[in-house]
Amino acid sequence: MRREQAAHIDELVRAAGGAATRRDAVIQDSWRRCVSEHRLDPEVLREPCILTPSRLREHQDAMEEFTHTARFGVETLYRQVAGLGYVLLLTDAKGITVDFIGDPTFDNNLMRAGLYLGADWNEQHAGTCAVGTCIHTGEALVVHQTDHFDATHIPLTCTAAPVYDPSGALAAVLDISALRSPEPKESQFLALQFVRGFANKIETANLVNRFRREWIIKLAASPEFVDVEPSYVLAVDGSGRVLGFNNAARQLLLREDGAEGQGTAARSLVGRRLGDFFELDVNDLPRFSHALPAGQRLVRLARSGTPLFAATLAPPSRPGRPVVEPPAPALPAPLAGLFRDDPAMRQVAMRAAKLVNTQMSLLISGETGTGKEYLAKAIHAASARAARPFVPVNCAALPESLVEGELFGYEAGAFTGAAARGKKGLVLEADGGTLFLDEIGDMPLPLQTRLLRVLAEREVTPLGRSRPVPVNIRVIAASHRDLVAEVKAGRFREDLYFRLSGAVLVLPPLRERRDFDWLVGRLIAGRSHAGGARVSLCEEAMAALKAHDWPGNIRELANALDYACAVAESGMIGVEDLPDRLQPRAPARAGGEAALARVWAAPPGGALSWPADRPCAVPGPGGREELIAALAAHGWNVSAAARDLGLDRTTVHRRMRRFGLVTLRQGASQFS
Ligand SMILES: Nc1ncnc2c1ncn2[C@@H]1O[C@H](COP(=O)(O)OP(=O)(O)OP(=O)(O)O)[C@@H](O)[C@H]1O
Repeated sequence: MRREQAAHIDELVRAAGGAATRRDAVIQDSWRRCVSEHRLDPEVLREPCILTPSRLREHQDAMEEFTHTARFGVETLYRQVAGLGYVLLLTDAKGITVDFIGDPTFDNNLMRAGLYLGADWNEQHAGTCAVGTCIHTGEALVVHQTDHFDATHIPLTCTAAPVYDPSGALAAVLDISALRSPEPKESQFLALQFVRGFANKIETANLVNRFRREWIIKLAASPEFVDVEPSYVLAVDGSGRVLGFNNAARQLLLREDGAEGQGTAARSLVGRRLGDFFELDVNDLPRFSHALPAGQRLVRLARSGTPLFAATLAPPSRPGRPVVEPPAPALPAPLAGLFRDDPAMRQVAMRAAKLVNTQMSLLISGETGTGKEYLAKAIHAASARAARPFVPVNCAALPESLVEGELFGYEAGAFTGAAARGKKGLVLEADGGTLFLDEIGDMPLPLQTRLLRVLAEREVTPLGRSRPVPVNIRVIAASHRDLVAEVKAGRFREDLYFRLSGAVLVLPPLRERRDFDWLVGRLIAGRSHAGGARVSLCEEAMAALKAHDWPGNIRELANALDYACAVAESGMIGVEDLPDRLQPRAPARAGGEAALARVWAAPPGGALSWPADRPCAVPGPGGREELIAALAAHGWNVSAAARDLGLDRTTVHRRMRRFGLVTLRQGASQFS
């Protein structure tokens, strides 16, 4: 144990014994709580407590809408303090870090110090600390170096401010922390003002977002500031009842109500009449629009008569009347065009619609061919970035040696073989638009680190260039792999996973979609048969499509329809026009299939075998089930099966080896 830690523990033990200290009262109170209520032993040095990814996700999901609203404020604050060595944490009301921005170069040190996603900063575990003590007191504060209770935390300086929800309950804590800082605590007082200011802004953004269909009243003591930086903000319904407020407005209303300092009384403010607090009626509100000079928008508090200046935002429809909530917000056309009556797709589209214009990175998961890139394009098309580029990058297809230059660009002559004029790189190509990182799970680890830095700092340093270039991109990543499993296996950086998965959209497999008929109709409408005429599908063919499992999902369906349109002799696709693997099996074959099914369950003497525990490494057409079906349908003739699957023979042989499938002539012959 270091000398400073021993001296710190000494001070804690003396304070616990009742000795006077020169600490601020809030710190002394917290030390007392740590010993007498949380039963923390000052002599024990604790490791930071970091939640598992699945528990963290539960906390993040519960905060999703809030984090989304807060994100701009969080990023702006980080940009202002990053150069001074601070990292930024947003925790929920329990002290769990649900959002984090820091310099990934110092990841290990930050993680060791608990300045990391998923870290639990509740005072009960972590002792006196900015987040935990802020949760306890409900006030902004600085916990500087040896103010911390636990001796492991004494190098840190942490400044936190509470963010309240519109009903006055604690919603989150905003914190900036640094691993090193000057010794005087006063060095952090400006940081305190900063964090407090951004916490207020986030609180107001959350209030206005939550009640955007109601009256919003902004108030300030000065007419010059009421439109730009109001101190008090409240939401009121069309009948003049208070719906919510920011924390400053809550304090103001409590003072007017004579209930100041009674924390729980805040809840009883909701539902009270505007006239209880102000010399104001709901019918007066349209008068306070900013069309009138601010100096003429005077409002008095009802009890004290204190003058304030007001600015009101009317609800979107008929000002002054009670607002009827519309049934559900209309989806932007590109998202509405993805589905018809499928509940899972509706949920994905509704969620995506809320996120189109945020900075939050999105992760789209789903089996191969379910339309991940198609969805990413729809999100881009529905966003304010639609006029800027959508740049898709297939991380699995880029050769490892080229990927860095392709993604981040390089200067002329940066390395042997570099293009004479240098290269901009795909990240910068996407500036102002959307970068779509497909198969992100296949990105090599060193590149994951570079990508993480681009996402955290929103700037790129092309190879051979010393200065970073700022970049404004929306990142959407996709993977058909289970990224959480990849993280656990150490193949994918956990912090990158968290940064990419601001929101996760999961696409349903085609076999589960309830709008299958519509999708077939839509795909057919975009195709014509060989003679150029429009095509349709007979009932039997539709039944055959429905009977199929579609491991390759929409891509496989689109390919099957391409084939059918090409071979159909008239404008009507019959069942015989479908690829062989979709043909309903003839009765004689059905017996063969039953026999095959029995063999699958218990391979006879090695005629056919594939270990049940061997994962299907290649999904989609040509995946294990599909391969077996095609081989069986062609009497285990590899060339015919390959033709049917649209693969070459070598690929089929390779996949058979991979799945442990062996054909022996005599084994295959029993199914022909
Ligand atoms: N809603 C849709 N309507 C029409 N076509 C679609 C739809 N969704 C996907 N498709 C088509 O299905 C095919 C596969 O889509 P996409 O490439 O987006 O899938 P993916 O999930 O990204 O595939 P992979 O996992 O292999 O990268 C494409 O040809 C696309 O045009």
